[in-house]
Amino acid sequence: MDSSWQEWTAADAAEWIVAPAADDDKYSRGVLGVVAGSPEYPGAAVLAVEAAHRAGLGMVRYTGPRAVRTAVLARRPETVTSPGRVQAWLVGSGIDPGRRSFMVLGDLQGALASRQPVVLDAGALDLVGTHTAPTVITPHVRELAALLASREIETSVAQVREAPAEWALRAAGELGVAVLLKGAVTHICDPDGDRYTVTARTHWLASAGTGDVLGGILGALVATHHQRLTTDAEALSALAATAAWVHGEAARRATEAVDGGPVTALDIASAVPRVIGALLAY
Ligand SMILES: NC(=O)C1=CN([C@@H]2O[C@H](COP(=O)(O)OP(=O)(O)OC[C@H]3O[C@@H](n4cnc5c(N)ncnc54)[C@H](O)[C@@H]3O)[C@@H](O)[C@H]2O)[C@@H](O)CC1
Ligand SMILES: Nc1ncnc2c1ncn2[C@@H]1O[C@H](COP(=O)(O)OP(=O)(O)O)[C@@H](O)[C@H]1O
Repeated sequence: MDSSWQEWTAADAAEWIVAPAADDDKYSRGVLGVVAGSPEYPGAAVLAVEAAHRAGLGMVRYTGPRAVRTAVLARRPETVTSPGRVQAWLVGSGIDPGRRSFMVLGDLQGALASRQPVVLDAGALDLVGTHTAPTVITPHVRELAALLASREIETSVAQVREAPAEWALRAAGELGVAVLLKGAVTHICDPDGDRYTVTARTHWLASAGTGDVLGGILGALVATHHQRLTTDAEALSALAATAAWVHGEAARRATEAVDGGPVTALDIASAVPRVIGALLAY
């Protein structure tokens, strides 16, 4: 396997975007289960669910506290909140690992036990390794440093910030999962040796909630490729790189629309459909 890192391009991303066909229905297109948000961070669930819908999938099933559910439905009434089958999970965004209730922990463990592919974010990162389903983790540098330290791998935030490529690889190797390490340059790698970078097109991305939007985009892509992932778990890293590319391009378009001015997480989510459209026409 090539030992260097490959910068993901529009052409690469275009290969992982699918449009619905005449014989599709909402279930065949992919159902994403989302366990996210908390009384502390309700907005993260809203942002992740919003982004998942914007990235194009069959259905989002949301599980979370009543108040968060209400906020999610106020923004996206398309979301289904009754339990049922899903083909992929996004779990952990907007959850504080130190304040998880038994009910939330049960929801997270139920998702992980379902053997469907999982995007593990924020407050569920500590659960990596407790299940065998194809998994991609989406930490930023502080989260990755904390996760590795919790597994008795000696490191620090400064060290991960200094050498993100090395620590992303180390995490993929030690934890046995695909890793998407967020930053101005996002590093994506997996235990099979795939190594991709996505360089952000705008630093306006560095604002609260943009990571939750990325999680939603990635969750949607994983759900729409659920069939392929049953036989090709390696596809997770390509899907993660595609999500980061779509996210970065949406941010670029969002800032361009305001003459280079600031963008918010919701602005980025709103720009996602045009990015998907452009990739389909690529
Ligand atoms: N609208 C929302 O609901 C949002 C929810 N978020 C959620 O918030 C949770 C925590 O994510 P973070 O990325 O903040 O976790 P971090 O691990 O970066 O930070 C954890 C805590 O450390 C403190 N901290 C770290 N660096 C700091 C600095 N330079 N200045 C001041 N305080 C600092 C903050 O108090 C923060 O709560 C996640 O569950 C995430 O999904 C964030 O995504 C932001 C938006
Ligand atoms: N300086 C930067 N320039 C460009 N993009 C950045 C920069 N810092 C962070 N990002 C991107 O912004 C997003 C922030 O995600 P995250 O740290 O999870 O924030 P939050 O938890 O607030 O959602 C990631 O996609 C990351 O790659």
